[in-house]
Amino acid sequence: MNHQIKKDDNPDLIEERSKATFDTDAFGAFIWGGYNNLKRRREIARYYEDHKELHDTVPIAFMTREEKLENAYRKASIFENHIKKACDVNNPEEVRYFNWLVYHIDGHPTSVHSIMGFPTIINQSDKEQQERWLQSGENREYLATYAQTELGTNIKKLETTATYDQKTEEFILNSPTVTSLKWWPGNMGHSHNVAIVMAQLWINNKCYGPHPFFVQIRDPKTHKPLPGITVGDIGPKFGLNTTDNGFLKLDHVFPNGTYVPPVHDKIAYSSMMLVRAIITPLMGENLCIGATIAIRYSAIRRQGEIKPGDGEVQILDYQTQQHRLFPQLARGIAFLLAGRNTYNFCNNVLKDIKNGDVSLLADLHAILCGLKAISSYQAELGLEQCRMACGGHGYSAASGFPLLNSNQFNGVTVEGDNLVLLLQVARYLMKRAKEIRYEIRYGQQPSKPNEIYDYLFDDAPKKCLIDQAYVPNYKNVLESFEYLSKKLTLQAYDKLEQLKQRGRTSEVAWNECSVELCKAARAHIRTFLARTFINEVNQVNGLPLLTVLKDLLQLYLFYEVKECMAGLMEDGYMLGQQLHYVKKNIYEALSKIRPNAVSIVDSFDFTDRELNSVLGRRDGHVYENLLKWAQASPLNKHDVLPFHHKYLGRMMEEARQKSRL
Ligand SMILES: CC(C)(COP(=O)(O)OP(=O)(O)OC[C@H]1O[C@@H](n2cnc3c(N)ncnc32)[C@H](O)[C@@H]1OP(=O)(O)O)[C@@H](O)C(=O)NCCC(=O)NCCSC(=O)CCCCCCCCCCCCCCC(=O)O
Ligand SMILES: Cc1cc2nc3c(=O)[nH]c(=O)nc-3n(C[C@H](O)[C@H](O)[C@H](O)COP(=O)(O)OP(=O)(O)OC[C@H]3O[C@@H](n4cnc5c(N)ncnc54)[C@H](O)[C@@H]3O)c2cc1C
Repeated sequence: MNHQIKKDDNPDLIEERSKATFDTDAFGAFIWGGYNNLKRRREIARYYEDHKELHDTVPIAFMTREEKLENAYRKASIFENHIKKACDVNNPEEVRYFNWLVYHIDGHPTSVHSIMGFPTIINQSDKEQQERWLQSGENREYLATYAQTELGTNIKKLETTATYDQKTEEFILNSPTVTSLKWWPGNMGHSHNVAIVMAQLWINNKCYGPHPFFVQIRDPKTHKPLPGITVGDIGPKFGLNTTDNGFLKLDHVFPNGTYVPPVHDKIAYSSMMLVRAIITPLMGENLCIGATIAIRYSAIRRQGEIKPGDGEVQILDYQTQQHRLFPQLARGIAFLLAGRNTYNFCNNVLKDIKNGDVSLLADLHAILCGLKAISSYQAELGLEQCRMACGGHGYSAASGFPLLNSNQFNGVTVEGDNLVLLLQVARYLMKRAKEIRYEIRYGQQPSKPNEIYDYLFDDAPKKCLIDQAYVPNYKNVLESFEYLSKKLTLQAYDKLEQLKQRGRTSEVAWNECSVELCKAARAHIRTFLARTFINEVNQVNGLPLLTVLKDLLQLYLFYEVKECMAGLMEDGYMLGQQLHYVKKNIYEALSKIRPNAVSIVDSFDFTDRELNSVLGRRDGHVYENLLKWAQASPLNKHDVLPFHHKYLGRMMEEARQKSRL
């Protein structure tokens, strides 16, 4: 049953919705982690709808950058009062959802304080520092950005220095070169007044590596930059233009604070883990939003005929359209599920770390790097497919895609460039490979079993078992992914060792293997995503929901096999006939999903505010609202543009006069 049917909706959507073979609320509960969460999302969305002061005055596509910032500042100033009424402020998912509704996708002036600056203070300060900065940070008496990236350098080589002056017992923060300027930190340009500055710590002429420092950059009252601070906005960007990403130069600044050594030398990097954990489900959500817009639009858009004379069909009936859109739906769900799991894992490990237990830090780091890299990359490609699937209207800002996709672009870069992060996964895999080779040679067990990489130690079947069974066997597909991941991991490891034996340094050998190392990393993350999806579906009760989830899982798994078929076939593991079964499974899944497609996207329960798209409107009344949207354009405030006669009008008039001569 589809709970979204309303009698005044577009008839094509009513027809689609009436075909649902499952309960959309049961699906929604599966996606959002239970019925209660679904109910809370609806209550929070209702709260947002009822409070017009939280809405945008005009669509942000029509605003200048200054207007966007002022609009977001205005909302930020009333946000705290509202969030306490709308949400359980101790529930991060409720808080995130309310943020999303109020500010939507283009960033806002308190975001980096919420997701990076303040969490760094929570997780990386001692008791005394917490007493001083925790409550005030929570109350937003100050706003802290996270200033790590520099104009010209990577983390290990950061050039900003924090030198301990033994005489005054103070740290001196300095940007010694132009390349050491902090560049990019979110909200640093104008909104925030504190920066968590990552700087190389120097004590007695010895460097202790990058450490975070709490630096007041603007006067708490006047908001003017403090002495020694040069700060500003870096200018317009592809997306996130409601965020003032900034630059910062420190000229011998003496910040407040003391130095407390961490329990592990990579603890200073833990803030990045938290954001990587947020990014993966966010990528899933973005992709599901794109798929919702494109699938609803494809259900109301009619173009061309399949059977001549039968009339124009919904474009969703074309197999090519399904093949373009449904895999995005399946991937979006896979990212949401894996993201939810690893977010919980991340919070547990961060708690352990606070208690001095860092045993799971490396496992967590590797999986978060890999998921962030794969989910953001595939979501970016997938959203572009969704945009293209909407034809010309997909190119209009009214579709929502220009804002959605341009903001999506940051996903592959923020919190670490994707290739750099895949190489971190590979670094972790190479340690496992060493254990495997070591174990085989010396008959020892790997030090610590772990469900994320245990399969590497199993002897995966040498034979690919993908067949043409009527009910696809997901375990056989998973085993194929495991086989490929193990093969690529060991191949990369063996090549690295051979190069080193031939005299290459570790670093040069690493660079010469880096394309293959990234392939191994991708295969490992593919395996993780597939296993999580299968595990989650296996826990579902209730045949109607299970059936539609299995259709999506079938598509997800076989589409991924097709994506990595070269690796599976190059050594004869998978045969040509099996590839034929894979394709058959994909096409079969597309036609099983087709009648439920609109109901599946309805199940996400996205509000029109979240979709921000005339094409994806829940009621399907697209064409009349496209006209309304266009008429709201500031260009249409005047029948004749105020500068028309000064230029074009004059040009035409002069041309007319000339031709009359
Ligand atoms: C890790 C690096 C790639 C390399 O670091 P090194 O140079 O030290 O490398 P080595 O390879 O020598 O050593 C690695 C070593 O360290 C371990 N390690 C590394 N990182 C970690 C870690 N995080 N945790 C634990 N361990 C770690 C690793 O395992 C190795 O161990 P071994 O030696 O034992 O093998 C490093 O260079 C790196 O991390 N680079 C990436 C840089 C980066 O990520 N920068 C981030 C800057 S901040 C930023 O980008 C902020 C963006 C914010 C944008 C927000 C927009 C999107 C988010 C949306 C959220 C919406 C929610 C809104 C809600 C709201 O508004 O409220
Ligand atoms: C919207 C946005 C918001 C941001 N917010 C913040 C913030 O709040 N705080 C902050 O500190 N930073 C922030 N950043 C910076 C961001 O974290 C960095 O841009 C990101 O980590 C990539 O680093 P880089 O720009 O120095 O790229 P580079 O390191 O210069 O990478 C450029 C290219 O070189 C390749 N490359 C680099 N190193 C290697 C390597 N070791 N091996 C192989 N290939 C390599 C990469 O693949 C990449 O394609 C933000 C960036 C953006 C775009």
